[in-house]
Amino acid sequence: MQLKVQPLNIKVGKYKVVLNSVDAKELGVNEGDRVRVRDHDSLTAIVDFTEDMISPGMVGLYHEVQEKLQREWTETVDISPASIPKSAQVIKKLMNKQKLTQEEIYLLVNGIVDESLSDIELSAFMTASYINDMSDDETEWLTRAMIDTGEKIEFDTHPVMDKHSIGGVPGNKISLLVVPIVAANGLMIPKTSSRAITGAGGTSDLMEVLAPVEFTASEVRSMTEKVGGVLVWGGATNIAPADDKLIRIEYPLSIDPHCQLLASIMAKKGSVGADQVVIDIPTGEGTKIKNVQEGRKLARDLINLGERLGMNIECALTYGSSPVGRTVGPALEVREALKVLESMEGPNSLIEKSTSIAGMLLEMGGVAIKGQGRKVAEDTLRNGYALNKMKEIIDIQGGDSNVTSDDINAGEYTHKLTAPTDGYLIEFNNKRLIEIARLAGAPNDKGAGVLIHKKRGESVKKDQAVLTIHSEKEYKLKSAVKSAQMNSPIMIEGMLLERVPSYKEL
Ligand SMILES: O=P(O)(O)OC[C@H]1O[C@H](OP(=O)(O)O)[C@H](O)[C@@H]1O
Ligand SMILES: Nc1ccnc(=O)[nH]1
Repeated sequence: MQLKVQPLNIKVGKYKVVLNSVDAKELGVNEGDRVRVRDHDSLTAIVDFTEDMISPGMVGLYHEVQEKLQREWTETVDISPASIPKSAQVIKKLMNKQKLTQEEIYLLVNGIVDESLSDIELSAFMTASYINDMSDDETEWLTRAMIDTGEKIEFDTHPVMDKHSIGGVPGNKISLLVVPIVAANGLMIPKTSSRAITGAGGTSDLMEVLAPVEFTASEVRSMTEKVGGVLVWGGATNIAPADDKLIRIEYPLSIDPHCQLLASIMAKKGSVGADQVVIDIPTGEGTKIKNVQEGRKLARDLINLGERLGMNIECALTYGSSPVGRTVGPALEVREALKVLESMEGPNSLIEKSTSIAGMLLEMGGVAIKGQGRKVAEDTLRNGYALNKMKEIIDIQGGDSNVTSDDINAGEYTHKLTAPTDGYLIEFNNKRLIEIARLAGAPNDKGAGVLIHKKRGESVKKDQAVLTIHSEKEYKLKSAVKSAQMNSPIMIEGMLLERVPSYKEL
């Protein structure tokens, strides 16, 4: 069917076209089906429907389609129904609990990278992975396919160190300390991170407060060779490009299926040619890993996958039931991390965790003797070498290296949550804290987040502030406060947990 083109100059991140429902009916396609769009060139696009935005006889071409076809809008294009791609059929297989072959997994990952799968199909892939985990072989193929469909960095010198957290604990800003500590000791650490997945600020969201985080793979390589370390967003590079497209689906579902987590982390590490990697596994109530047994199992899976890919992995099971440090949300977390770099002033949980993990890397990289890594890491913080290295990293990434913790401003709209009674703080619900920070605007509004005055086990007096919510926008603060009041993240010892009414009252 020949249809007149109406350009829609909107980027939707996919090949998509809009049809009037009359033409769609005539073509026999429904919303989410695919059509072949033929001009001088041709491509397969996903169909959106409309009753009134596009008139009968016309087809709306979103930016990506126009760009691929490189056409002028006065012309017509030929539209015909197309079958679903093989990659979508692979997702069906996974949904049906059937094992996938290596070839099928490569087909699927290619489909993710070239944008031929719809968000509905990607979300089915994510849900199927959540319910039916992949085998070790399938997970290895998924990881390899994610590495092979992107650019790889090969450094001339080794070892290449790396660090990653599986996430899940609020306030986990430790990469901002670990990377400069490791680099200040002469090791290379090209750290790529994702943005927030289940949290209120991933390392890339945090680093972006200080400097740009979007670089090409060759820039990552040359910056690392110059200063020893970087803190960049994996999604901006062409390193494992499938990863960020999947994280985009995970974020609204707030899930991180086991096989996806393994592949997402290990593909990023494999693509930068890491030799020695420490993976932080926050463990405990309200995290991705409920208990130590589960944590050990995940650690074995990560170590095993690392071995298959030629990387030496060590894992650190870390305490995750309570936030790391006293801040959640980009600007607040950066301020806290910079303060530790500047003066070693800051919460124990943050300093201990950062120096322990940096220490493991220093030992694995051969610059600290066994058992001394943590001490060397602490010295690197104390003598200011880590701060200087962080300034070099900020500078090479194009930020202002004169920045100090006092320059970092949290959102100006604030609300204090106070203790309803005297007692000890016994409950800090990680998930509720993240939800409140997200409602306040984190991670996109850098100043949004939660400042924690009192942590688990600390005593509080009635009406004393326990948390301060920060937001950049008044209306976002309001919705965060409303949510916190309806379902408080705070529980004080002795408080009534819940009143369950009798049938008479229902
Ligand atoms: O949002 P949730 O799921 O908590 O965690 C995601 C964060 O965990 C990892 O941290 P790092 O890059 O190793 O510091 C990721 O890269 C990302 O920054
Ligand atoms: N799934 C993931 C968890 C944590 N970090 C990642 O990069 N990916």
